[in-house]
Amino acid sequence: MRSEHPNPISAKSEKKLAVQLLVQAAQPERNQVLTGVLFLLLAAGLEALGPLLGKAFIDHYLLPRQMEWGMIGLLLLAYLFTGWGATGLRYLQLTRLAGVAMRSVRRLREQVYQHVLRLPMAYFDKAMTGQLVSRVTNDTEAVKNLYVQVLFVMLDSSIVVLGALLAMAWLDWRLMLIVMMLIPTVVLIVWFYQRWSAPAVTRARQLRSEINAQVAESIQGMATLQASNAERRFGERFGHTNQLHYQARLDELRANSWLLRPALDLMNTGLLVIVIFSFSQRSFSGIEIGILYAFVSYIARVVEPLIQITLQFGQIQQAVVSAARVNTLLAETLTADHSCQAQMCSGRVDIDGLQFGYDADHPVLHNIHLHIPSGQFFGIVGHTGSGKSSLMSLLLRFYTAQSGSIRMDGQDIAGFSEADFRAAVGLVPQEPFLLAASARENIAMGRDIPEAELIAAAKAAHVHDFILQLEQGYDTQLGEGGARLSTGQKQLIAIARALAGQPHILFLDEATSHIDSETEQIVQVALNALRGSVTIIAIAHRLSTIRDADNIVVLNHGRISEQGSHAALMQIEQGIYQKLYLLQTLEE
Ligand SMILES: Nc1ncnc2c1ncn2[C@@H]1O[C@H](COP(=O)(O)OP(=O)(O)OP(=O)(O)O)[C@@H](O)[C@H]1O
Repeated sequence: MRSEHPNPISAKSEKKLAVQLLVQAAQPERNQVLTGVLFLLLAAGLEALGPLLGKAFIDHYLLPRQMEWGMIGLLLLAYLFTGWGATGLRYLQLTRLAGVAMRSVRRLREQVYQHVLRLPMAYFDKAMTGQLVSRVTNDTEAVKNLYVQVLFVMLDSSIVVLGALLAMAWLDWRLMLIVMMLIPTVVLIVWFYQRWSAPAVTRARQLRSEINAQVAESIQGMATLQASNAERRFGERFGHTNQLHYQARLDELRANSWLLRPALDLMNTGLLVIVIFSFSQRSFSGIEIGILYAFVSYIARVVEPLIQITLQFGQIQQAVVSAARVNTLLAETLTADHSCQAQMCSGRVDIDGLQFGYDADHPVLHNIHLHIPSGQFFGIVGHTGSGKSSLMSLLLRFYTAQSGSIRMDGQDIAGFSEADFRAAVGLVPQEPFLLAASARENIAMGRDIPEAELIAAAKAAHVHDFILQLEQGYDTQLGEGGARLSTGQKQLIAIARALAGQPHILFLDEATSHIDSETEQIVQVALNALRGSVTIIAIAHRLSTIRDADNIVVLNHGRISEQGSHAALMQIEQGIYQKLYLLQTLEE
């Protein structure tokens, strides 16, 4: 299993990487960020004006009972417009910054997905699918939270607190210092709250993943689940997890309502008492009632942002970890895209002195020499674990051999660009991989293939008539994983897909092992028709598939032990091929 952090990253560099990631992703929209922050500053400034206007009204008009209605009206209007102005600016700021966050995450997610698509196959030997999916979805989402929290909540709250403190300092710096006591008190209260609620929060999160996993598992294994009459047991297990999740969420809420809110109320009241007490002291006798009003208003405005700032710290830590994971994934070396000029035009394959092991100390292929003229049909057979798939993976450039060479049309396979190489080879895997899309899309696989060529490929794979019988022909949706088709039909679509790219070399990796004899014969006819124009290299457990091959290569413990036509191999007394063939004939 691949560990989460192959090279443990220190907390400091984790933060640095996370910030780098954020800055890079938002870089194309620097102006939007600056405009958003400017709107935020203006909105906070306007909000800070409100209590000052209230103070002016109390001090100049209410207390001296000088009801100058014109001026009072103006003050009221100013109060209303500063409020509206702040709301309008906040809306503009939100659309700017939220837009930046959403688009940055969209870019980041695309970048991560594109990166995963171009990782070498060797990476996927060790990577866990679930973890990779999580990198592309959950972790990038967590990075978005980092934006939302850093850019919005933290910045917004800090500016509001700063604005209020400045306004208070301007009114009376001594009272402002008293209010400053709020900061450590709120931090302390929130810290206690988080310590108390953290286990419930973690539990709720784990249980949510557990719920997701249970749903995914049941859907994947629905046939087995229903066949073993396990609906009730699965239902009960799900109900239990769901109940635990509900409990954890309740505990989280309890911590909020029993600790956080009462403690903050207590602190607010205490602070008011201190302010009012100070107000009644001689040294503060110069303070006007208006200042007291303004202070009380500011205190109310400062507490909530302070809570928000402190609450974010815990969340930011998680988002930073996610960002670091995304970074680690993005740092994985991609399959080298050789910017080479080599072109394949016939499909000849020459393998010389090939030696390969997934781990260099344990070779699974030894000194392979093989020469496949273009347009020929080669079969590869051998016992389980003899190295057939490994050889094919090397031919497909999924891995690189430790020594020896593979040449196609006389050129080293490393000499083709990725696009040219993939266009020149086609693969029909053992398990046909079908998209939840139409038959047409499944054959084209995103390539720009003219209709006539697509249909020609379907005809060559003997699947055209079957597709026409579907209710919407080529536009019929095949369901998830091609659920509407039989394995044989899926395999024929996979063959059509490989042929639609007009490959020079076609690889078949046990493409006939799961299909019935009738469909196998169709595949054989299709392959025979390709002879001479396409080089075919087919691994087959079912020997009837490759019986007619020009040459059959028998692998044994990673070495070529026999080679020749079916007839020639059958002549080798006690040969591996002969034994395998006779065994299969007996079984049938
Ligand atoms: N991804 C991998 N990582 C490490 N070792 C592997 C990997 N794939 C295969 N091997 C090992 O390489 C050896 C050859 O395996 P390979 O899959 O090439 O055999 P095969 O002939 O295709 O077998 P089968 O007929 O069962 O598919 C085996 O010992 C196997 O355990």
